[in-house]
Amino acid sequence: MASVSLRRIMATSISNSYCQFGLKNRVVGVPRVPRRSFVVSASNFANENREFVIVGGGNAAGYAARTFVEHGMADGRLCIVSKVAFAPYERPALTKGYLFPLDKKPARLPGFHTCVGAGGDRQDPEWYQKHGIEVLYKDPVVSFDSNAQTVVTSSGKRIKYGSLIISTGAVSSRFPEKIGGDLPGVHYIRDVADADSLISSLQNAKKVAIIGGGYIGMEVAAAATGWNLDTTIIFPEDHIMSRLFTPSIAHRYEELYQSKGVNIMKGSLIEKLEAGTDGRVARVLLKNGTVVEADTVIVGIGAKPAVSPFGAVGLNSAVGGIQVDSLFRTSVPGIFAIGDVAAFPLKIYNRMTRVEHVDHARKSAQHCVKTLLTAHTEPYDYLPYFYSRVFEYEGSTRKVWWQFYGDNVGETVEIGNFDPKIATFWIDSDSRLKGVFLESGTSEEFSLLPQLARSQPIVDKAKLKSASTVEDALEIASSL
Ligand SMILES: Cc1cc2nc3c(=O)[nH]c(=O)nc-3n(C[C@H](O)[C@H](O)[C@H](O)COP(=O)(O)OP(=O)(O)OC[C@H]3O[C@@H](n4cnc5c(N)ncnc54)[C@H](O)[C@@H]3O)c2cc1C
Ligand SMILES: NC(=O)c1ccc[n+]([C@@H]2O[C@H](COP(=O)([O-])OP(=O)(O)OC[C@H]3O[C@@H](n4cnc5c(N)ncnc54)[C@H](O)[C@@H]3O)[C@@H](O)[C@H]2O)c1
Ligand SMILES: O=C1O[C@H]([C@@H](O)CO)C(O)=C1O
Repeated sequence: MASVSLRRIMATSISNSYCQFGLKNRVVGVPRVPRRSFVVSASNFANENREFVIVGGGNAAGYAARTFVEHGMADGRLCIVSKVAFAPYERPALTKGYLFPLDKKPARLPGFHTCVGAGGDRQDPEWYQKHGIEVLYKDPVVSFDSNAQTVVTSSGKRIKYGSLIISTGAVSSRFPEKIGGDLPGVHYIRDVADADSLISSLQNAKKVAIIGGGYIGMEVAAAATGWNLDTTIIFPEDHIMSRLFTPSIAHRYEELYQSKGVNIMKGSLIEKLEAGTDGRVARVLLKNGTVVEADTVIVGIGAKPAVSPFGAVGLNSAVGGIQVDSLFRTSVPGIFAIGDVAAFPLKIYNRMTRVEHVDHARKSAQHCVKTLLTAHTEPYDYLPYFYSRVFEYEGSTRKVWWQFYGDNVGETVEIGNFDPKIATFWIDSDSRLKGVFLESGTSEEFSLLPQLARSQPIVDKAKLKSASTVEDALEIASSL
């Protein structure tokens, strides 16, 4: 008897609250919830209704929330289901300002909540409250039913959504336990808890080994020099940052790292991480028999899209992640995916891709929410943009910052001697400029890069090569 009347209450509440907006990209006839959502408290029938649910409270979620607010559609309608204890923050800070030595004013929350990285408001937990956005902290989604339009959280909350945005990001790739991947003193770095754990190791560290020569490897190795630690970076390729840098660019950075005291071990594969008598990691054994002593190991060997428990909405087998169209719609109406987890059409180069960088996390979130809330149907037309900054800590003798826009395909022309500038242009077989990299540019020079990579001018290689300075080269490329 009790459950029948509850069912009736639910049905009435839902039909009275159907969305009135009739917007293009939303599921029609989904429950709209009054400002403070109701809860039907019978244990086996405890759906809570939310009009919009974002799963994952990371970088993209922060920008999505801001876009909901900008459209006046957050208050009482939006719920963010987050695995972590913090409001969304700018993840790039974790391997930059967060790792400054403790006496050099390291970045800490609430300093870098989104959207400060793109010049927006600092959205601390009070910001979400003020805008009527519910954030469920430390309560990850553990299961999902697309027919019933529900997600269930680890605490047992069953939330029925109108529209669902999956922004679960990625997780660090790990070494298996059997080769020592979980030993105390072995660190992966994806979130604040990881960074705090690393800092507690760095405080007592003497010898640090960093495995992986990509973004994390380069940024953490630079940070370790700020802590004056004996630092070795180990990677399998024949140069650092091999997925983007040319051998020549890499050579300049490798020399800089070596000048700061970093040992570089290239072409090296890991056999195992071994513990000392205290059970903490003590050494890294390489497949070629070399032993690297280390009391702290940081592993940066890539990331994997966090698709679970949403695999059923459709994955992309080539690039991984959840497949979406140019409006971030998955194959299931009313379900969207953004940020690192989304496999989307990269219109400019006519291919599917996933991008694990913050600029895309921000832009995909904004584009998706705008599409969801308005009649906007312009396809996402993303221009890949990657950057890094290292040796930024106070007292560093050489701060380094680079940006890259476009596609690193074709032949390259390099101008400059890294003293401090260098520019590299990627030019395809039709003489089109496809990608451009700049180290130590001014903000005006950096602002030319997206224009060049977007417009893909036909380049006179001989003329470009004749440029005597980076400034000249950028001027020549921009005048084409
Ligand atoms: C250390 C580090 C430094 C970086 N630095 C740069 C940089 O300098 N420049 C750059 O361009 N990019 C950088 N990146 C990449 C950039 O941070 C990511 O591209 C960006 O964070 C992606 O945003 P996202 O929201 O898709 O994922 P995330 O920011 O990872 O957020 C996803 C969130 O979802 C949560 N989650 C996962 N599963 C669930 C679930 N089932 N239920 C609830 N919550 C869940 C996760 O815990 C996480 O909080 C860096 C990444 C890392 C790890
Ligand atoms: N500035 C930035 O954009 C920035 C900074 C930090 C992190 N991130 C993001 O964080 C994520 C993780 O970064 P990352 O540096 O770990 O990934 P990455 O892909 O940049 O680099 C991975 C490195 O690990 C090496 N590697 C892979 N498998 C290995 C193995 N089994 N043993 C030894 N080495 C191996 C690769 O060869 C490469 O050198 C990525 O999504 C990245 O985009 C970005
Ligand atoms: O995009 C970024 O955001 C953070 C920081 O600017 C936030 O304060 C950071 O270090 C970036 O590279």
